Amino acid sequence: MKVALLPGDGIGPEVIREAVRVLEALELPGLTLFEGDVGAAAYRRHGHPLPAETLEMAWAADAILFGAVGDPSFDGLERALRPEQAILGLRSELGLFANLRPARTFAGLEDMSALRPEIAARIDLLIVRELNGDVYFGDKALEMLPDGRRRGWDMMSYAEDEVRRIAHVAFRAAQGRKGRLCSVDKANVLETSQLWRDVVGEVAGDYPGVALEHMYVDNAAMQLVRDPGRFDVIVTGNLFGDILSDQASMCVGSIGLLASAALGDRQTAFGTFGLYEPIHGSAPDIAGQGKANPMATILSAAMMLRHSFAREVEAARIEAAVARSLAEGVRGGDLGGSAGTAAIGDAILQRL
Ligand SMILES: NC(=O)C1=CN([C@@H]2O[C@H](COP(=O)(O)OP(=O)(O)OC[C@H]3O[C@@H](n4cnc5c(N)ncnc54)[C@H](O)[C@@H]3O)[C@@H](O)[C@H]2O)C=CC1
Ligand SMILES: CC(C)CC(=O)C(=O)O
Ligand SMILES: [Mg+2]
Repeated sequence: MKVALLPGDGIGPEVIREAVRVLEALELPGLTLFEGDVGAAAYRRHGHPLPAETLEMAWAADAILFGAVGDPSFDGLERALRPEQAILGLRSELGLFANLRPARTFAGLEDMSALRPEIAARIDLLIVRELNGDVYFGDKALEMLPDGRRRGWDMMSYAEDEVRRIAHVAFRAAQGRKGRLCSVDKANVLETSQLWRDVVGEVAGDYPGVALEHMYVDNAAMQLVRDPGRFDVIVTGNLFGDILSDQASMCVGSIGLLASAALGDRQTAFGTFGLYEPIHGSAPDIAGQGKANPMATILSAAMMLRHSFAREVEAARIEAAVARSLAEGVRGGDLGGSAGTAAIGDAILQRL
């Protein structure tokens, strides 16, 4: 069970450190951790945000635990060399097309939601975000028009097979939950979304037990704060899923709480190969201050144990320890408290 740790930038190394403490405390036989460079940290040392040796390490691993990449001082670099290209490159090179982003109410935390507590109390949803396509991976350019104006453009597209495979992931997820799937798109304006809607509708024929609804993304953004409890599984494209998952995090209480798994088709001797990361970024505004909430990363490690190593018991132990910490009042700055990154890690370790 080989895990490549890719801490990256900003708060990435701080939150990964706490997740590693939790993993080590479980004393799983055969679990080996090794570390590589990504993002701005890799650019500084190797001249590239995703060096060949890091990619090799990723391929050799059974799972990847990823912190975050991004550093504002590198925002002026040509796009191919920016830190964010590391995570985009890993997702596409490793064929990790299915991003699972669960959002669930934590008991005792309802008052920290940006919503009214009685609305926040009912959240139990899963965003299934397509991760290898959409406008993130299309051709793009900044160019000068003949009349001297600058123009930027990005190509949004999905091929039907890309939609079909993520739709199957989402329908299967809904089968294992409450049997409701909401496909989110912008088919009233975008051809990409019209194809998305048509293909998801076709795939629905294979899952008669799942109730499918289609929703435009602007309405979905509204419904997510009006009544997040109405959703079971949401399936959507790369861009909409990115945005809606940050929004869902504040329905629960903080972006420091939401974990994710990026999965593809590859199976290892232990389970499905995957990359696990918090949904947040490198948070430069609090980096290096010991203020980051590591819970999202620790919960991502739990997802790793479940999906990549078939260790359901240990995954559930981690999740219960996080839930108990929150129920007993452990709060980082993101939740209006004063517990630092290491103190939150300590609290979870004590309850493991
Ligand atoms: N997967 C990745 O590696 C991602 C990288 N990024 C990159 O991260 C950098 C910063 O991006 P932002 O838009 O500021 O998003 P962000 O998610 O890093 O931060 C947004 C806000 O949430 C707070 N926050 C985030 N995680 C937190 C945690 N664990 N505990 C407490 N507070 C937390 C931050 O302090 C900040 O105020 C950029 O370079 C961006 O491109 C952004 C999202 C994902
Ligand atoms: C930094 C981006 C490449 C992606 C992002 O915001 C995310 O995956 O949540
Ligand atoms: Mg994001």
